[in-house]
Amino acid sequence: MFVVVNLKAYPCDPVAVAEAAADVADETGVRIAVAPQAADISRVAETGVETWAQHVDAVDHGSHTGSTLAEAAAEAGAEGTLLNHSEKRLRLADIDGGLRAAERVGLESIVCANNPRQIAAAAALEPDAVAVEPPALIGTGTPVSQADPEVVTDSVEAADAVGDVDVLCGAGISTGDDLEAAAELGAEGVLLASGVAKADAPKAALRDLVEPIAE
Ligand SMILES: O=C[C@H](O)COP(=O)(O)O
Repeated sequence: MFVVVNLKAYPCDPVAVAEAAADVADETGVRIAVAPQAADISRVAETGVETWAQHVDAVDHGSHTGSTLAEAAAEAGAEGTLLNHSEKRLRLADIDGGLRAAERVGLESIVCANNPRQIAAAAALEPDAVAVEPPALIGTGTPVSQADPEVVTDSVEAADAVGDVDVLCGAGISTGDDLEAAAELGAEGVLLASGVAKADAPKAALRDLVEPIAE
């Protein structure tokens, strides 16, 4: 299982969360990545944690003020990028362009989508993985794996019908039970934010989350 902790724009200390994630990953053997704000990628990567961008733009070097260039994210230490998160929704051409930019610089990619139909469309663009996240459950603490298990199983089925792409799920995930339920539904990972970024003790939250799959 792959655990991706998206820090969004939460007022947490990205380095403290990254150090906690690096420690828990080392202790348990579970693959954990942290996706901070773009400006924090390099200092998060310096902790040794696997670091992801929250987004990269469908641009090359050139006159693209305000964009997030894939090359810059990779040079800062990102190993992957999210795309089309429901809070950073993209047009189809921009998802495809962002994926090609990620490929250009060797970034792994996860394309986010709301439901199984969108997962099938996202999988057709050949990302490394897709993540189904029903927006209504995001930030609620009500885990998708418990609240709407069919959306996970149907997304796994929809992605499998398109090609060889990993399926993660997110929204409301915070505990080991939530992660175990996601795995039982066929997800190969989880995408979460508030359960760790807003936790008083991120390391304890991560330890609890990965406990069921710790080596
Ligand atoms: O990127 C993470 C997802 O939006 C889920 O957020 P959440 O764990 O706060 O529900």
